[in-house]
Amino acid sequence: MTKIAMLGLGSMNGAVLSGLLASGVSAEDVVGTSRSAESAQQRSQQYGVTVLAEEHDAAANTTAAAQADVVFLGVKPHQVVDLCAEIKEALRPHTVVVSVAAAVTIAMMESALAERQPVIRAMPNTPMSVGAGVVGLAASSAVSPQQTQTVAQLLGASGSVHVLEEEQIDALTGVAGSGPAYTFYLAEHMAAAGVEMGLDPELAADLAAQTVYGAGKMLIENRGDNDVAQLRRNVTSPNGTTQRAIETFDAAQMGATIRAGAQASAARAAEITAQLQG
Ligand SMILES: NC(=O)C1=CN([C@@H]2O[C@H](COP(=O)(O)OP(=O)(O)OC[C@H]3O[C@@H](n4cnc5c(N)ncnc54)[C@H](OP(=O)(O)O)[C@@H]3O)[C@@H](O)[C@H]2O)C=CC1
Ligand SMILES: O=C(O)[C@@H]1CCC=N1
Repeated sequence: MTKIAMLGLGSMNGAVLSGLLASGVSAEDVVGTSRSAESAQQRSQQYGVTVLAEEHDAAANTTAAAQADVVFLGVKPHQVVDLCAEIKEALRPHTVVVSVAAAVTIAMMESALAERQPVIRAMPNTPMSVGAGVVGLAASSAVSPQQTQTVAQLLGASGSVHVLEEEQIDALTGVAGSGPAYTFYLAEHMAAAGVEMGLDPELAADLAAQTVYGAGKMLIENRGDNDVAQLRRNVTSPNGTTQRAIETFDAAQMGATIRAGAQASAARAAEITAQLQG
């Protein structure tokens, strides 16, 4: 069985772990770490895995990493290189280091790890936690096809896996890594509109959530026959209610704004990379 370490068990690594456990990975094969003891206890209860807290045990990350075949780094981007340096000596040569951090390049990680340590730069999204995620992977030259397949298989149980050139990861971040937030933002405003029109807040939130879920399900299930624009047109009766809504969105240039937002996310990733490179 593949032994897994999750170093930094917050929103993103937590979502990855939920997916791994749901896909049949045994909790006994996973050790997590967090900074604070409080968070370690909470996450341990939540997932049923051992979680070591750096606050209580300075060797938490190295202990977890030493036992692992795959190490997921789930700390903030500015912490990743230091974490690589911290675990460098504990890693075995075959252990694959998988970072989920935005903006941290393979080269940055390699600079703090042993020569030829296999490194994968991943960009998942939080719907991994419900088995409906997206993850992009870019592998260093030290990663064997078998190791890429192992990581892709681990993550593939929680979403669709796309092996890309590293140069494409920022674009994937702009569309899919940050993407769930755009959809939640849409749902927030749909629900708020319902409340403004007199609906009970709970009902409005349910209507927005179920509508986003149903539309997403149609996008996945009907995409072969209809492109997205056709699915939209199917809702839009000539001179009906939806047409008026879409005209309102177009007048506010919402399409261009959404594209600008996704591009701003990708540009921010590149900006953080430049900042980290000093
Ligand atoms: N959130 C998202 O949707 C996505 C996030 N990412 C990437 O995931 C990474 C983590 O983000 P996110 O999960 O949102 O952040 P969180 O703040 O939710 O999680 C960070 C985790 O790191 C832990 N931590 C901090 N310092 C250490 C340390 N020295 N050793 C071990 N653990 C430590 C924290 O512990 P404690 O709780 O005790 O402070 C916490 O569990 C980022 O690099 C981000 O770019 C990528 C794709 C999507
Ligand atoms: O907002 C962020 O920086 C992270 C990366 C992608 C999603 N969340």
